[in-house]
Amino acid sequence: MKITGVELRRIAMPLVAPFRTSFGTEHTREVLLVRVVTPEAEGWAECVAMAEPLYSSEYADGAADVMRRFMVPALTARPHVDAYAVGRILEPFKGHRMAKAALETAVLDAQLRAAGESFGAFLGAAADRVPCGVSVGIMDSIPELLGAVDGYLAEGYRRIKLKIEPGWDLEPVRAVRERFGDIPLQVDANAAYSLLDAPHLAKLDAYGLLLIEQPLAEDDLVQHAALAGRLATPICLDESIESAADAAAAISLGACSIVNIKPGRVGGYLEARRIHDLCRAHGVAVWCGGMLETGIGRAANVALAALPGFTLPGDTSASRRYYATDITPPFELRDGHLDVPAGPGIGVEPLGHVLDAITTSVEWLPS
Ligand SMILES: O=C(O)CCC(=O)N[C@@H](C(=O)O)c1ccccc1
Repeated sequence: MKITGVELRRIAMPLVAPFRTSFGTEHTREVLLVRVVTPEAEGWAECVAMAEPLYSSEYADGAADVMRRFMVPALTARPHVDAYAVGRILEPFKGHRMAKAALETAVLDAQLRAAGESFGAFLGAAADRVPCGVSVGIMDSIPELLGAVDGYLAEGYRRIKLKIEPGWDLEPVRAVRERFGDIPLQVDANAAYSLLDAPHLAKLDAYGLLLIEQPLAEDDLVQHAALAGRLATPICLDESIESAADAAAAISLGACSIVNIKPGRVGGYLEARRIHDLCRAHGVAVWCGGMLETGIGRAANVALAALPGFTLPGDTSASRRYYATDITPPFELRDGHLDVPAGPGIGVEPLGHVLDAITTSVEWLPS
């Protein structure tokens, strides 16, 4: 396909409630959307970079800049581009995986819409719906936390993930276990601990957690491997895994036994599938992580989560978990599951009137 132009659109999505993690609190999700236009079809994608470089080094303004100045010109200079070519064309530009992921995904969406093939069919989905977990932020009190968990369980979520940090870890986990029994439960530290905390983290072993996610720094596989030898709870990595090569290194070092796959973090859905395939070959479970996506990113994530190696419920929650009004028809939980979109491409379209109301800037990059 010849790319005739790319739209970079910034939107501001207020969250239904502040979302607190060990690295900060989100009140409004500032999202960078990408629309790729070709003669055959248009494709949409969501860049998952946050407004500030707190989760990783990428941030929305930086992603827009690297797309505008380097990546989009490299793509629009080509007479023909498909999803497989995007990674090769953008390879000379180092890093910026979330920006690369958005451009590759938008090209893939256009390609699949033109071919009349769904994301799920293309990726190799093995199911038409996926079981869903939910991520619960750090809260001001245990009663507030228990109320939130109670509500999510009532909605039907199949797994609870609690954000933790030093000072908010054993007590919330113990309280949830005491109130709700042996529900599927895991924790996410977002790299808030060090190996010196191993004796403290080992106390979590008493609560039968599915996993502890990213306890240590994103660039330290060796210390995660050392920690794995001191915990009974399985270690899952998120920020540390930015490619299939990272996943191979983590598995061979024994740094993790479960991987959270986020397509934006790893450079796109093609690399996400490579990581899925590699982990499956090693008997390592994977699940689909979330970055507070709108329906655009959520649609593609739900398709990915339907691949056979995604054996744990992911952070593929309903739209209403974060947004009162989504920019696509809302994803709604049914019996603890989300349906995999069956239409061509990602299978959803932005709702024009909703999008226009929350758009803060639109930029057209012609070929
Ligand atoms: O359900 C979701 O989309 C959010 C899941 C979640 O907890 N994401 C975390 C994470 O570290 O995985 C996150 C929150 C805020 C920003 C980036 C990442």
